[in-house]
Amino acid sequence: MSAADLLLELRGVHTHIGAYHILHGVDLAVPRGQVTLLLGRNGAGKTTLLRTIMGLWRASQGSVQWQGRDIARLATPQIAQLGIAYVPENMGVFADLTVQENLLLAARGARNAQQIDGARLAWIFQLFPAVEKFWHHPAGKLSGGQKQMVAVARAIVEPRDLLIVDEPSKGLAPSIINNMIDAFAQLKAGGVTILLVEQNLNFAQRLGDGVAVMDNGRTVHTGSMAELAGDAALQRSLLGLTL
Ligand SMILES: Nc1ncnc2c1ncn2[C@@H]1O[C@H](COP(=O)(O)OP(=O)(O)OP(=O)(O)O)[C@@H](O)[C@H]1O
Repeated sequence: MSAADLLLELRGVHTHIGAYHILHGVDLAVPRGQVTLLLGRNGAGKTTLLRTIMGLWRASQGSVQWQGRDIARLATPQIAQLGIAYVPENMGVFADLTVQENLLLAARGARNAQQIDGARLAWIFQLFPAVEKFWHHPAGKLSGGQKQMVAVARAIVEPRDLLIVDEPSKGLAPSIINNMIDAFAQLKAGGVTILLVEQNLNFAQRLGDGVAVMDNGRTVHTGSMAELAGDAALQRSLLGLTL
């Protein structure tokens, strides 16, 4: 794959949190237009890697390239402005604000719902009907799955090139997981590149094009999701479990 096809590329990334050396030289390639899955056991360093990409932790060594440009020293707002949206594991939804207000916060320059791009909002409502249904409700009253939808909707209220989501399926009922998978598939069809951290291998298998597996702060395997899904021994050795 040529460098032009890679939206994001990490090489040899190390991250320290205080005195702790957490990432020990991570390599990751995120090809344009694909869904890349980041897998690995608890504590492997997946969330730390996402936070490092977003500049919330600083890489102490290595490069983070966005379309060929090193962004490892940029501040988080500048990184977001490049067209990268990040949904953290706790979703960051403001409980006291309505769903509408949560989305408005992320819509650049819009002071009221009428100023959000109408076609985009209609598309978001179609992807996530709960967002429309609870538009005027405080987000804190929503279920975990509905909050997750609000969090992803907020991340895409402006056009984005890359959507990064930490554990989108965590704690969700199977029916909601299916909605979430449909929504990500539609986002991909709309040209959005997606990087997901997942523990749920079923979810990962249904969406992933490429996969990177982390362990102990390193990338220990990269390849296609199809290859990993078809190889129970590889799953066991990398993840300690099977699909
Ligand atoms: N703020 C912090 N201070 C110290 N150590 C931390 C901090 N955040 C994470 N760590 C450590 O870094 C390692 C990687 O954590 P991280 O959350 O990145 O893993 P993960 O793969 O996302 O795990 P999980 O699936 O459990 O969320 C763990 O050993 C964790 O204890």
